[in-house]
Amino acid sequence: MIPVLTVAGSDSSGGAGIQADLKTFAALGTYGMSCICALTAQNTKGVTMVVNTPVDMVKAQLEAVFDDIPPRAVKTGMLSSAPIVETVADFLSSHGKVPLVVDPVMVATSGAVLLEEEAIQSYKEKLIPLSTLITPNIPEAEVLSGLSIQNEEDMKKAALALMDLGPSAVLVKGGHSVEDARDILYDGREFHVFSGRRISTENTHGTGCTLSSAIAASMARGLSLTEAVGEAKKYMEGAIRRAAVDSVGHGHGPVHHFWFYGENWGHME
Ligand SMILES: Nc1ncnc2c1ncn2[C@@H]1O[C@H](COP(=O)(O)OP(=O)(O)OP(=O)(O)O)[C@@H](O)[C@H]1O
Ligand SMILES: Cc1ncc(CO)c(N)n1
Repeated sequence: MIPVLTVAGSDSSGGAGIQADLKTFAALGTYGMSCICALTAQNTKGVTMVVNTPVDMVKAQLEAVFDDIPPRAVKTGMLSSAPIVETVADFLSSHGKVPLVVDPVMVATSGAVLLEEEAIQSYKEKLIPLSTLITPNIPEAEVLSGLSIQNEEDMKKAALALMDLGPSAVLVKGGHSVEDARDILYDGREFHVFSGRRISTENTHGTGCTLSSAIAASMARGLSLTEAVGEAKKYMEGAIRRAAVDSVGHGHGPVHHFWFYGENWGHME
């Protein structure tokens, strides 16, 4: 088995957060584990309540996992508060070098705020410098870099600026762009553009969580960073395409997870 860990928040409706991450890990043939940093009462229409996990419990979950089943890759999602970001960063910095994908989740697709303002500084100072890859969407890249992003050139400038925070690579996701869903990867040496046709659908709940989990799972399986992003983008596209024609809920429906059999996509039914 190939163990992979998500450190993130729970989404009661199962479309984003820990639940999306575990579905993605399973679909990509890895063994998913979780450290739950916050509980959200949430559905496709919005978030009605958030409770943060006590930091001692965050640490205890990480210790329990690493003590028994060291993950081959870790991803972080909703970390909610500065003390949680710092607890996770302190723990990971003292537990060797494992590929770390940091998805700096700030706001849900529905518009709910998922990160306290003070935590942004903790991301910049403590967690991002440890990361193999950060995966901000356009608004997150703007907040972290302080730059305004209007087009692909701006996405590249923001990616370079974010490299100054110390990650090994940056993926600026284009899901929020008005153009095609093109994601820009800067791998520390050069840019790679991952193009995707924009799929016309409101059902994009969980896209960011799914993409970062798919990258972590692919890296755990031994793919290089650029290969992992390519595979994740392919998985993502299938998951959104299916969600466009097969949805649940009354708001932004969740992406639809697939099983991956080598080159063939199969629908889970
Ligand atoms: N309508 C769409 N059609 C095709 N690809 C999309 C669409 N929306 C998002 N994507 C892709 O999904 C991935 C996630 O991107 P996005 O920018 O939406 O992340 P996010 O905002 O962090 O997600 P979330 O809404 O879950 O927080 C990217 O690869 C992006 O290009
Ligand atoms: C728990 C959780 N994590 C991440 C997101 C981002 O979409 C969400 N909506 N909920």
